Amino acid sequence: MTPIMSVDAVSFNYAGRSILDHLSFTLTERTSAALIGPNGVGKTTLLRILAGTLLPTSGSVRLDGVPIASYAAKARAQRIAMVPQQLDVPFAFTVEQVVEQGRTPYLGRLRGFTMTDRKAVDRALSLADVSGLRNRIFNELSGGERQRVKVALGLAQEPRLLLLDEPTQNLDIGRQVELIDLLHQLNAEGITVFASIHDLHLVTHNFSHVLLMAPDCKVTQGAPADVMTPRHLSEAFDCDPARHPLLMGAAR
Ligand SMILES: Nc1ncnc2c1ncn2[C@@H]1O[C@H](COP(=O)(O)OP(=O)(O)OP(=O)(O)O)[C@@H](O)[C@H]1O
Repeated sequence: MTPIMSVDAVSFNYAGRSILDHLSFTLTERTSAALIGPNGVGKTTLLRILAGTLLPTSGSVRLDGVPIASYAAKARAQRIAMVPQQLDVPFAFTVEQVVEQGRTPYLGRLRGFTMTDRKAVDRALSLADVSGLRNRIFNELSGGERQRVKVALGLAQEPRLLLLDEPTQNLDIGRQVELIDLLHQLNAEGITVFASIHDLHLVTHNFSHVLLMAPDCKVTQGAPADVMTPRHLSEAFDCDPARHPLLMGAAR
């Protein structure tokens, strides 16, 4: 069980408001971990810190034992991809053009778009099952279609660690299952996954590790059966277990 990312005593404040307080955990190579918690608790903030686009107030984040702050932006983006909740595409780009942006970390003054990049884009489109949409205008797609294109964009970076911010939003149940299958497939191909998920029913059997963020910087983490208990969930989400079928049917 090799750790790919180690988070050690990370704290973060927005204008003095504490979001993370001495949070520590590791992500194990080739596994999928889930990040759950109520709206506004800090899930996106944590993902951005892991992606290296936001600096923690204190503590350290290491990728393969090396502080992520010491990677150059391109080197970091060749290793870590972040699939955001929302992707704003200002022009009438096609799906293919959007996904090609994922190759940016590999391009340079002396290195144009090559066959390797073309193959990576084709593979990403295929894995996310959006090859059939490649010539469609991204901004004209449905929410669920856009969701899959965003995943393809992340995969085009050929990362070792894929961070996903609510990847199942807008997906119908069939597409949710497909996305979960894709995450398992990525694990088998050597990619580590860390995803924030609001659909708690998807978490129990599909993720090996769960981080539950609750208000006041309280974090419970471990195996799904130990974390996803009615007590932990009802406290974190401020919801009476008797009022929600998912909480009644939680692990214990
Ligand atoms: N740039 C910012 N400046 C100040 N406060 C911010 C900033 N970005 C986010 N916040 C606040 O920090 C808190 C955590 O936000 P974050 O987006 O990380 O939550 P989240 O758990 O991802 O929420 P959701 O489930 O609704 O997507 C929220 O209260 C949010 O309003």
